Parts: sequence; structure tokens; C-alpha cells
Amino acid sequence: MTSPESEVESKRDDETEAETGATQDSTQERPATAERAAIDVEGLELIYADGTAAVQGIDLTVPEGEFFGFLGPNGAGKTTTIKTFATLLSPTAGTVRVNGFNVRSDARKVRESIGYMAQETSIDPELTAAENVRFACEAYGVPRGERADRVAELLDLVDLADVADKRADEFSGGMKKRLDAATALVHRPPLVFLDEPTTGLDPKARNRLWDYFRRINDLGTTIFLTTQYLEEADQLCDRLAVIVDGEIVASGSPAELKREVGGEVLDVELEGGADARNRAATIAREFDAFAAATVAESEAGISVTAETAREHGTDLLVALRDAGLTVTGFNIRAPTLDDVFLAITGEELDADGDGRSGYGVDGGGSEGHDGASPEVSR
Ligand SMILES: Nc1ncnc2c1ncn2[C@@H]1O[C@H](COP(=O)(O)OP(=O)(O)OP(=O)(O)O)[C@@H](O)[C@H]1O
Repeated sequence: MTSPESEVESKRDDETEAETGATQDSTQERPATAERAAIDVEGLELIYADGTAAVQGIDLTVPEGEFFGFLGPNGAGKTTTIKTFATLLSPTAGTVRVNGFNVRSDARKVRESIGYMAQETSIDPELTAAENVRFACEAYGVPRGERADRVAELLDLVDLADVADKRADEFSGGMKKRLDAATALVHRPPLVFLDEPTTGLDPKARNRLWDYFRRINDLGTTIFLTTQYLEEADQLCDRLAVIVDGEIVASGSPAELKREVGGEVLDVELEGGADARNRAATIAREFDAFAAATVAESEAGISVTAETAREHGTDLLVALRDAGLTVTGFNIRAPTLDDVFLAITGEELDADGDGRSGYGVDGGGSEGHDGASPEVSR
């Protein structure tokens, strides 16, 4: 947990409001809004003092209770956006309301009504798990008589009850993250911001954190998650926005975004290395039956996304063979979020460079969560 007040780092017009400490039951003060949006953003722009336009005109609404994902590559503007929502940065232009409070004029109330888990954990390694949570209770003004119960409840929630009295410096990266997440919840905020919470964790630790995030969302907490991991977004989020170069380029539920890609994906494995892949990609791009197809070279061959991939897939295989290329395997599958990202940006989003964002040829991730229609622009 990072105290929102500790990180002010760009021009802001409400510095004097950077008081520490939140009160209990801040949700009771929340103004009633018709649609009960946890986050409501119009025309948000954030330009850093050096002129970097990190966020360029974002419109966004996150309803209460939603698990919302903000997906994008390094430097896309995710952290800048989340910090603006958490009042750590002041918008250059636009209106941002968080839990009904304006981030400019009601910054303190915003801070009181949110939890914020920054990229860097801010737990004290010299304190035990219980002491860390207790310290956060004090900082957030949890009444003394409630602290012991709150500490026990939160450590239980993140599966750290067994190690409550162990110092945090003995913890693994995943345990530290879970402890950090627990400290962000001591004041029972209705909205929690998670900034790339699983970056650098191994898959097992990542999965445990996912379980925990699902649990707090199931308890009714709205979650705004930033991530570079397509699988994370797919597994957890009701709805997503994809941000590239400070602009939202697509939004919708994972299933809607996948449908928006259009058609299916034909993965073709080829013999012959980069030259063969390159030639095959050219043939696929020029293939008449695949109008408006997206063609990408993969490690083993090419992937072609097209409305008619299933219908005309074998025709392409014949064309490749006629061109002297050797096809060693092929598969037709539903699009994944990787394909969505590729279709939108023309680039793959592979956060670790280890292919972890991929699903393999048969993968599909969760298809669930229907909501508003996606808006995909290029
Ligand atoms: N304090 C700063 N001053 C100037 N430019 C900044 C500052 N912080 C970030 N930027 C720039 O703003 C842009 C958006 O950065 P931001 O950290 O918001 O992206 P991100 O999507 O969170 O990336 P990452 O995944 O690497 O955290 C980038 O070009 C970044 O270099």
C-alpha cells in the first residue's frame, strides 16, 4: 500500500490538501449519482512538466462493483492515469470524478474513499505482517478497538494468517504483494486501484493474487487494475480499455473485444525459418479470400485472423505448398486478447518477452462477461 499523499510528483493545484489519514465510513459521505459510477472521466489529459503528453483525452466510466482492466504496453500511460485518479497527479485538462468526488476540488475525499496499491510495495520489511497491517490501520484512522479484528480479517483474506508474526523481509515477492494489498484495504474502501500488481511474480504467485483480487471484488469492491498481461486482463476483468500512447484505442468485455477482431485465427507452422515465414505472410496478405485479414509472423510460422479463416484456411495451405513452402502443422481457433491487441495496434504485447501473454494454439481464456458493445478504433 502506498499512502496516496506520499507520491505527489507533478504539478498539482491542490497541494495543500495532501493531508494524511482517512476516516472510517467515508462511503457514507459519497454523493448519490444517478448511475453510481465509481470512476467517471471526461477528456482527461495529463502533460508532464517536461512536455510529455502521457494521457491525451481519455473518456471512461467504471460502474460500481466492476472489475475493470486498463491494459497497455510500457509507457502507454497506465500509471499516469491511475495516479491521476488517486489524486497523486493533477489533470492538465478534463474532469475526473472518483466515487462521486472531483479529484481537483475534493481530493481528500477521493483519497479517503480509495485503496491504492502502487507498483512498488511499500510495506516495512522490518515489521511483521500483522504489524504492517496494524500500522496501516493507524495511518487510515481505523478506530483502535477495531484494529485487532481488522488485522486478523485482512491477513486471513490474503492467506497470511499463518505468518502473521513473521517479519515481512522473510516473505517471497508474492507474499509481500499480498500483504501490500491487505494494507490497501484497511479502511474498507469501495474502490481499489491496483497498478500492475503481479509484474515480476511467477505464475503460481500471480494466480494466488488473482484469487485474492477476485475475492475482494466478490465482496463488492470496485477494482481498477492496470496490467501488461493479457491473460491477467482476460481472467479477471469484466471490462477492459486498451491504452496506447496515452489514448484509449479499444474498450469492451474480453469476449466482445475478441468478437470484434472478427472471424477466427488460422495458425500455420512452417519449416524454413524467418525467410519462409516472411514469404508465407506475404502470400497470406495477398490472398484474395482473406480480405481485411490480419497476418502476423509467429515463432513457428504465421497467424492469420480473418472472417473466412475456417472456410478458406485449406486454400491458403494449398497456396503455400504451391509456393514451395512446407507446412508442418495448422490449427484454427477463436481469437485471444493477444489477437485483439495485434489487430488494434499492429504489434504484439508480450510483457516479459517470454511469450507468457500467449495462450498457445488451442487456448481461449475466459469468454464470459457481457456488457456494453465494444468500441474498437484504429
Ligand atoms: N514524471 C514524469 N515526467 C515526464 N514523463 C513521464 C513521467 N512519468 C512518466 N512519464 C512518461 O509518460 C508516459 C506514460 O508513462 P506511464 O508510466 O504512465 O506509462 P505506463 O503505461 O504506466 O508504463 P509502465 O508499464 O512502464 O509503468 C511515458 O512516455 C513516460 O516516459
